[in-house]
Amino acid sequence: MPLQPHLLKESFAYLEPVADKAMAYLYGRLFAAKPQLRGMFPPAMDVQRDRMFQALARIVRSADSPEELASYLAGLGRGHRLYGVLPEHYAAMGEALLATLRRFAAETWSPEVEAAWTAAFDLVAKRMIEAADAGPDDPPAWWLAEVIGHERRTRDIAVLTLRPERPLAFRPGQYVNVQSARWPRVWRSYSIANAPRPDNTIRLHVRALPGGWVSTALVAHTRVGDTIMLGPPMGAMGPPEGDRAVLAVAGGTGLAPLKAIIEHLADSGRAPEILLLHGARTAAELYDLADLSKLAGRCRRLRVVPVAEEPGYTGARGRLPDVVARLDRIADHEAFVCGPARMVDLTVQRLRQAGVPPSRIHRDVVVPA
Ligand SMILES: NC(=O)C1=CN([C@@H]2O[C@H](COP(=O)(O)OP(=O)(O)OC[C@H]3O[C@@H](n4cnc5c(N)ncnc54)[C@H](O)[C@@H]3O)[C@@H](O)[C@H]2O)C=CC1
Repeated sequence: MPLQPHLLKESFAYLEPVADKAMAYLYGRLFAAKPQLRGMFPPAMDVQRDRMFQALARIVRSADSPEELASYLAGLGRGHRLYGVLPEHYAAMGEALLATLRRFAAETWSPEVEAAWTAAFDLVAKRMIEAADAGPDDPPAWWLAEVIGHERRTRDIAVLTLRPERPLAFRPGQYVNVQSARWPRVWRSYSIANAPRPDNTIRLHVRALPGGWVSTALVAHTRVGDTIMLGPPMGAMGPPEGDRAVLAVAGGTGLAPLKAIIEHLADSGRAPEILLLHGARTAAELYDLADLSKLAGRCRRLRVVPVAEEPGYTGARGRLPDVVARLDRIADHEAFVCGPARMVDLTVQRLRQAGVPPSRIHRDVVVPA
């Protein structure tokens, strides 16, 4: 049976205003039916509920775009190897999902809608199971990595250098899921902040967030010599193909994937003109200026402009979207934007107003895992 995008969208819309409640119900049903699955999840389920909802929303949104859906599900399926998900677990999740939809979309529920969701879930499960069925050439489900560098750049921001035990192939711009030994089964996504290196090491830029389990563990409680776990590289953002000038707009630790892309361009020997704006609240939070100026020394076509909001700051002052709005002649650029969600949204709006077409604006879309 082909997917019925309009039925899926219409019924899923009933869950949107009560997303957290609906996902709490879904996991409640799942664990009531299969208590043994509870051990696969972290003790606190708030992030998991949000990720589940975002994944469902993404699937429903892509239901009328088969190619996009297939590529998203393949990534999601491979990513789930990290958590030890087995084909037999999908049926229980399917039942919990159907029970949740039946309850929260009761107003619009009908045998037709039920059939549409049953068929959709079967397809999702089939695609994810196929993708997780590792062939001999597939990358491993996870890597152990030794922390070989830990630089505390500010009170809250650290730059970690990791040496994975096995080669970890990735494209500049991708991210990995990370688990610290301090919090088993809690995974958080971090962009890789460098282009692939001959010695296979990778760098992460981490800001400790208030209440952030993994981020605080990585910034404040991780030392050189510790071991952490990494999932497979994910994400579709990557270096530009052509030779258009590049505008990279990075907010805070959103610098990481953009730096990886810029390093790659610099190393390729065919770097286009690159303008990198790195924004922070205060000048003291511009945690990577020394490294960025080394990179600019290596790549003459790179210009780095630090931006800070702080009153009295003598460089480019203000919020990043406002600074972008003041740039001249950027309509021809290939633009990359990464940072806090609101900053990214506003910057994308400014870029559109400056004439940059949507196809040339690249923003990171982190796949929930
Ligand atoms: N691959 C990805 O998608 C990555 C995403 N990130 C995200 O980047 C963010 C970095 O956060 P922080 O370092 O705490 O950044 P921050 O709060 O220090 O802000 C960085 C910059 O964004 C601007 N900004 C912040 N909020 C704004 C708003 N509401 N309107 C306009 N401009 C605003 C600030 O002026 C500053 O220039 C996190 O949300 C993180 O999840 C970080 C790394 C990778």
